[in-house]
Amino acid sequence: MYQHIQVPTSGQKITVNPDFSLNVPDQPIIPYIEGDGTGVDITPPMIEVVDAAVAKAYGGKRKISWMEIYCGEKSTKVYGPDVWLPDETLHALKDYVVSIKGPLTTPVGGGIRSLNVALRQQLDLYVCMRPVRYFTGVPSPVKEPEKTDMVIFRENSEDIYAGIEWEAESEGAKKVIDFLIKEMGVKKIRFPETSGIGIKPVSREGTERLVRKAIQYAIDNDKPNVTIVHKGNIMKFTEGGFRDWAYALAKNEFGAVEIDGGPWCKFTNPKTGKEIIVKDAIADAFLQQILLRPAEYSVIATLNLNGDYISDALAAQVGGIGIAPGANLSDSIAMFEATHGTAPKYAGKDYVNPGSLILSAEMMLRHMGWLEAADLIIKGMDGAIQSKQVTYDFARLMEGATQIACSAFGKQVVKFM
Ligand SMILES: NC(=O)C1=CN([C@@H]2O[C@H](COP(=O)(O)OP(=O)(O)OC[C@H]3O[C@@H](n4cnc5c(N)ncnc54)[C@H](OP(=O)(O)O)[C@@H]3O)[C@@H](O)[C@H]2O)C=CC1
Ligand SMILES: O=C(O)CCC(=O)C(=O)O
Ligand SMILES: [Mg+2]
Repeated sequence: MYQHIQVPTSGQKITVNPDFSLNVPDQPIIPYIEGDGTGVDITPPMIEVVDAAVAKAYGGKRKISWMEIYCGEKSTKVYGPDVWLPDETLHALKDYVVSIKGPLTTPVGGGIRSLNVALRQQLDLYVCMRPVRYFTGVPSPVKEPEKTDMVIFRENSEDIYAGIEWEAESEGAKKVIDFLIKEMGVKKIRFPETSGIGIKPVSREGTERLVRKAIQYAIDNDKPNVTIVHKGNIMKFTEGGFRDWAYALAKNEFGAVEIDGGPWCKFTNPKTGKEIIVKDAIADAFLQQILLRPAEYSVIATLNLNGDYISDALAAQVGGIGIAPGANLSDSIAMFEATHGTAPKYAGKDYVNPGSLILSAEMMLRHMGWLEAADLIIKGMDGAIQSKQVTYDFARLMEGATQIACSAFGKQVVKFM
């Protein structure tokens, strides 16, 4: 039924129950997008590591049937010059429920809009979840990197990131600026003739569904606090709205009560009896706090653009973007991907760290309930890093390290499982 996607002859689909729990067969079909740039380097070791972890954990009883699907540059080769995101790719991502992807290129300025953002929007993957933790031995620019242990919940479907904008001096920009000045009485556009215009939608529903997931995660994983990160002092009705709706949700749905007259509030974790604090931080101050007092922050709930910046900043704190994993989630669909991009200067050189995609696959296995295989990947990563045979990003900062290739690092992870 697909034009170019080859469905494996063995294996079954993962399905979703009405309560959003998953039915995972022993041989699930998992779609993957190789990705542009270094996708070609990091995807094969990720598959090799996952297959080895699953084989070791379940002795042949379980196995993943990988199914390649296409997006980005590879898609234009398979489907034709202008087909960046084929309908059948979207169909497969929905139909097979759990998937993993490599990075996809987005040109700056003109050209196509982000395929990564398009995938998240079209599948309504409204949570971008990015855990940030330290692995012993990883070189870090901070003195006590082990104090950084946070999970970012980045809103993934709205904000200025939604891509609603008009180029300076275009008909669209002129129309919008005209409307703002003539009909809305706006006097603050400094250079109306030459301004590009972007729109920043932030809704109560969008905020609530994201913050609900972040607070539930804190409950399920015994975390001490949830911090709402925003720039609400300046952008009062978008980022300020996010803050207010987040606090209101904590009170209305989780029974949080204000501490010392608010706005911080707290409630008792129904699973552990411990207190969970819900607090907020203004985004610029937060970026210095995570460097100076990282231990005070645990679960982070934030808007799309802030979350993008915070993800890379926190990744650097624990040793860089080479080991920063992530998941894009709706209530039913999950698409896993690294935090980093295509790093084009290294593409095809078997050079970069495959750790971010490997750890994204680890999150995927955990999501599927294959905890033993996920644990083996963490064990393998720990061992591989401590062996000091690492890719260039770690080798250049690690004393006594030997630099090895991307593919060799994958094998090193397998060796230490
Ligand atoms: N989800 C996605 O698919 C994303 C896609 N992108 C896209 O990727 C393209 C390139 O973006 P760019 O801003 O250069 O950001 P990248 O994340 O691709 O690269 C920035 C730097 O991060 C380091 N880095 C990246 N990947 C790795 C890795 N696997 N191992 C070790 N170090 C790594 C390199 O640092 P150094 O130079 O120090 O070696 C690299 O130069 C753009 O088109 C962008 O839109 C960006 C982010 C996410
Ligand atoms: O879509 C892109 O090109 C960039 C996305 C990005 O930086 C991210 O999701 O972290
Ligand atoms: Mg980013």
